[in-house]
Order: sequence, then C-alpha cells, then structure tokens
Amino acid sequence: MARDRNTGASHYPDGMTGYVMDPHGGPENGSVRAYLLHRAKPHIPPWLGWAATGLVGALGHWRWPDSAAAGVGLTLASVALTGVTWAAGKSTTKQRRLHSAVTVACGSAWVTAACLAGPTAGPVDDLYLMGGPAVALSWNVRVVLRNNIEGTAGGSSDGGLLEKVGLARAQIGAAKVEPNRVTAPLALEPGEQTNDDVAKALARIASALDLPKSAVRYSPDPDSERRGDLVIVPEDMLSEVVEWEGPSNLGGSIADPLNLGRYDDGADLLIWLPGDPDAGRNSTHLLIAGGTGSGKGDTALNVLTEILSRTDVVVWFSDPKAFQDFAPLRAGLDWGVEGGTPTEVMVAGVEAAIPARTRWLGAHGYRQWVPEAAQTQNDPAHSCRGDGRACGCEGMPFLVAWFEEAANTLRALGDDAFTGIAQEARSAGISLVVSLQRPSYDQMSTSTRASLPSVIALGCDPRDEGFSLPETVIDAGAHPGAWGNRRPGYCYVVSPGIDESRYPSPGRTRRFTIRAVPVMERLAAWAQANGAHADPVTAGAVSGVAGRAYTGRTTTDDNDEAQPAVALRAVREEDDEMEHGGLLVDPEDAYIDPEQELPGSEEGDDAPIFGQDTGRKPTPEEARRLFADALAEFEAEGRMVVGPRDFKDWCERHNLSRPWVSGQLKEAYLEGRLEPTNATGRWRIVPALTAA
Ligand SMILES: Nc1ncnc2c1ncn2[C@@H]1O[C@H](COP(=O)(O)OP(=O)(O)OP(=O)(O)O)[C@@H](O)[C@H]1O
Repeated sequence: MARDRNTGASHYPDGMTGYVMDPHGGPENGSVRAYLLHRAKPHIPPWLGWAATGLVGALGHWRWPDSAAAGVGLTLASVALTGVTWAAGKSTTKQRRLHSAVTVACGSAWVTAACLAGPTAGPVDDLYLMGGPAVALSWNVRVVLRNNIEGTAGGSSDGGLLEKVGLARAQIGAAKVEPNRVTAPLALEPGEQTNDDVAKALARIASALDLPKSAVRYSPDPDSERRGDLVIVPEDMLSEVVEWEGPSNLGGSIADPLNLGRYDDGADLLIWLPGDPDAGRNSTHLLIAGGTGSGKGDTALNVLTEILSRTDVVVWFSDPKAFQDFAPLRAGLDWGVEGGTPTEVMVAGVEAAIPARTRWLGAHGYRQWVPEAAQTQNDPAHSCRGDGRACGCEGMPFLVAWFEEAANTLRALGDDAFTGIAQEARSAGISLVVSLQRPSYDQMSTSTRASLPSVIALGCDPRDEGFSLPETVIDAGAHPGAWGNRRPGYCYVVSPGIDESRYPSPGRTRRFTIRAVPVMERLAAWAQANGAHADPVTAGAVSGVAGRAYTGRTTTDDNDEAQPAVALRAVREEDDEMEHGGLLVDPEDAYIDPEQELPGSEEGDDAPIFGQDTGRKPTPEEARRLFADALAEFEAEGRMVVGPRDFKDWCERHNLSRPWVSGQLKEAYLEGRLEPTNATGRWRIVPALTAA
C-alpha cells in the first residue's frame, strides 16, 4: 500500500477495498457507511446470538408445547451446554470463561422456559427483551475495552498490536491505567509462546508505539512461563532535573532506606545496605556502574550524603581522584584515603575488621548487624557475659567501605581475595561500595562482579549492559545502553529490598550543583558532631594493621578509644622515653640479625651511615639498621603496605640492591615485622607501636 504524501490518501492495488484511519480517527477513503459498518462488525455477533435464541425458543415451543419429556431433555441439554462451555474455556482468561458460561447458562435456560411455557408466557418475553440485550451489550463492552487497550498500546483497526509484533493469539487482560502508566496482563498461547518471546518483542512493541525502548517493559509472572505484565510508560516523567537539597532522613538509622531520587512513576528510589532479619534479607554490597558523563559522581554523592546523615554508621572511603567530588563531605568520614598505597592499607584494614566484628556480633548474640548492635549493650539477651547479665559493651556501628574508581584496587587484590572479603563482610555488618570508571569486564572480572549483589546501573555503552545488569532485567526491558551519557542520573537499581518488578523501571538520582556544596559541608560537620565513631573493636582491629594510617574521625570529643590516632600518639611519646628493650621494643633494634651477611658488603666498614649518601656499601649491620629505620619511617607516614619498588630511591641512596631489599622484606616477614598481602611482592607493616 502506498500513501500519498500530499493528500494523505491510501492507494490500494486494483480490486482491493479498505480504509486507513488518519491519526484523528476519520476514514481516509471509502464511504462513511462502509466505515461505520466496519466499526460495528465486531459488535454484531452477540445480537445475532440474541435473535437466534429468540427464534429457537419460538420454534421449540411450536415443536414441544407442554411436553414433560422435552422439559427434561432441554434442561439436561442446557446444563450440558453450560458445562461444555466452562470446560472449553479452560485455556482462556478466568473472566472470559465465566462470562461465556453465564451467557450460555442464561441463553439455554431461557430457551428451555420458552420451549415449555411459550416465548410470550408470563415473564418469559420480558426476560428476553431485557436480559438478552443486557447480555449482548456486556459482550460489546468487552470487545470495546479490549480494543481500547490495544488502542492505548497503539493497535489500529487494521491489525492488533500483538499481531504486529509477532505475538498473535496472545491475550491482553483488563489493563490497569494510571497516570502515565498502563499495566496490561498478558496471557500467551499455551505451549506455543513463552515469556522470552515477549522480552524479544519489546523493541518491536516500542517501535509500533513510536516510543523509546525503555518505555516498554515486561514483568514475567514468576509462577508461569506464559503470563506476565506488559508495562507501558508513554511519557518520560524523569526528564525534569531534580536538584539535591539535603538528606532525606537526617539523624535516622542506616537501616532506614536511603532515598536516592525517584522512579518514572514518581515513587521514591530507595535502597537498603544493612540486612533485615525479619525480611530474611542479608546486607548487600553495591556497585555504582556508569560510563563517563552518566552522572555517576552525582549518584555517588546521593548515596554518600544519605549514609552520612545516619547516626549508626561509619564510612571508610578511598578516592584516587583526590576527593575531587567528595571534598565537602570529607570531614564526615571516619577514614578517607586517596588511592594507591593508602587504599591497600584500607583494604587490609577491612580484612582485619571483618573477623573482629563478626566475633563481637556473635558474642553479643547477633546473627547479622541490626541497629540495636550499634547501641550500648544493655539487653541481657545481647550480653557477652557468661552470667546472663547485661554486659554494657559499647555498640558497633555499621561500616561502609567505599572504593571509588576501584578497578585497579580490585585487580591488585585478586578475585579470590575480593570474593572472600565480600562474602565475609556481609555477616560482619560491613557493606562494600564500589564504583567503576567503565562498567565492563575488562575493569572487573565475572566473579568479582558476582560478589556485588546490588547495582545502580547508569547510562553506559550498549555492549556493557550485560555487565551492569542481570540478564533477566535486561530481558524485561532495562536498557542503560540506550542512555549513554545523554541522560545523566538515569539509572536502573537492582538491590535486595526493592520489589523485583521495579528492577526494569528507570529512576533518576538528584543533581548536585555548586549550590549543594555548603549544604554538604554542613552535613559533614553535622556528621562529625553527631555521627557514630568506630567502636573499640573495629578501631582496634584496623589500628593493628594500619597503625597511624588510620586516624578515626577527628572531633572535639575526647574519647581516646574511638580515636586510635590520639591513643597511638600518646603511646609513641611514652615509648620515646623508654629505654630500648622495654615493653615496646624500638623497631630499629628489634629485628636485627647480626649474624646475617649482606650480599656484596664489605667486611669491617664501620663509617657512619645516617642521613648521608656515602657512595659505598654499608656494612651488613648498618644496612639492616637502615632498613629497619626505613620501615619505621614508612610506618610513621602511614604507608603501611610496602614492596621493593618503594625502596627504589632508598636503594640508590644507600648503594643497596633491590634483590637485597626483597630478601630483607622476606626476613622481616619471618620476624613478624611484616605480613604478606594478597598482592605478590607487597607486604603490610605490622605496627610496632600497637604490636604490644
Ligand atoms: N541526576 C542528574 N540530573 C541531571 N543532571 C545530572 C544528574 N547527575 C549528574 N548530572 C549532570 O551530568 C553531568 C555529568 O555528571 P557526573 O560528573 O556526575 O558524571 P560522571 O559519570 O561522574 O562522569 P565522569 O566519570 O566523567 O566523572 C554533570 O554536568 C552533572 O551536573
């Protein structure tokens, strides 16, 4: 069929008749009578049925007036016919099945009465005149509604939408129509079509409706392979930008939902990090994945501001981008580092905190972290004492360990290590938050990806969709690849606690502008004064591996236990006054093996060594002292993870070789001064000051 661009008229091949609707519903060719006839056609059969019923009733009475045998036969036939109708309607929708059975029952009962008593006797004719049209009209209404739903979905009178998209014979049930959202139950052809077929047809449905792909979604019924809900959201209500004005629940608990923005139907976009034993939900780790310009930075700010506004959580935060986006919030963090070695130390800190926290939670009768765990333990049911009395231990806040642009860190850590940490952290009241520069498998391996159950998937390259979102959610119509960086802040969120039918619905986070900076600074100051401090157990565990690198949040509060840095400084000053060999052994002397030979060293060279480039090799003893000094210096700077490369300049200065340093590092490990890390050739300094 061709269409004249100027007149809008359609030209059919010779001999064909037909019409095409213009967008306003008027006939474009053919007569008005033909159009009306065509429109009326689907509504005529019920009325023909009504007329036929009347005719059968009249003929039956003429044949069997007042016959008792005919009465029995007709009644049985009527019941049988109704039963057959009910049975035959098994494969259709419940509503249609009932409607058909009731229609047949009414019709056959009237025929029986008309045959026996006569079509005009008593109320029989009135029943015919009133009941018949009512039943016929009910079928007309049904057809109209069905057409309307298909019409809403873009179907036109020359073929239903479903037929157009290859789902002929699928049935659409009564649609729920809300402002800007139509939800229509779909029942597919039994044995012929599956929910996968609908998923594959979504793009064609969007095309038929002239809508973007993300406007059409499908939520399969988990209990049926041929049923589900087709959801159409015609207008993009997210196009309006909403600016962040402040946290949603200042002073609340981290167990309360974090409000990150809104869904396309206006509902709040919420996530939960800690688990909820009542809901059978464990705590979760979160991946924030999006391409450049997708609004990942602002989304992270939405998440972080929400977390910092709660009173029972501490945040450890690593940002290789030197807190470019997060600087206004830094004061509210319990521990903030800028990537590289400090991040390695932070990872070691998380690793150390996990068993300590899990033990504490277990000892206090918590199977997972709940808000009560963050309070002072005054409940005998959560006591670590054997005598059943309340223990009064300080509470343990939830811990969020956040790794911005984490690809390098994760690669250095290795898959097994990360998977292990992720698994164990969940029962230790720790959530990991990880953001990636590019959401793809070359940034993060499959198994590491699998250990992050929650994701905020922002716009990305279409090829990376499968990385960001589970296949089922993509099949249901989620397509972050369609946004790229053109829709900043648009996201799909998959996370425990959210109704799964929401997963394919897009949401949008709030935008942060320059106006948000003072509000964020106020929030950080608020968090500094009112937020939680790391509990002694967590702080102790992390200080044990990170030493001075872990400072704890600085406040005006004088709680030394919650501020390991203050405690450490006090210990160090005390140590300086002690003679070597006291309780806290001077690291310079503690690990020297005077018997060990230094490769290539010159015997008997006893020139002074400290602070000078001698241009000669130090004696073995000098070299070991220098090495111990270097470790102490690293520790003092908070560089708690070291490897041969960190000694490059030092080697040059002291005429010592890299292999010698490698050997010395191993030796220091054997002596307990270093611990291996998950990365080959990297060692963690065991803090000398807290080792006691
Ligand atoms: N929810 C939002 N609504 C509207 N605009 C937003 C939203 N989020 C971010 N933007 C805007 O989109 C642009 C890119 O945002 P942002 O810098 O957060 O992206 P990004 O993914 O972090 O990019 P990059 O990785 O390059 O830093 C900014 O101009 C920002 O203001």
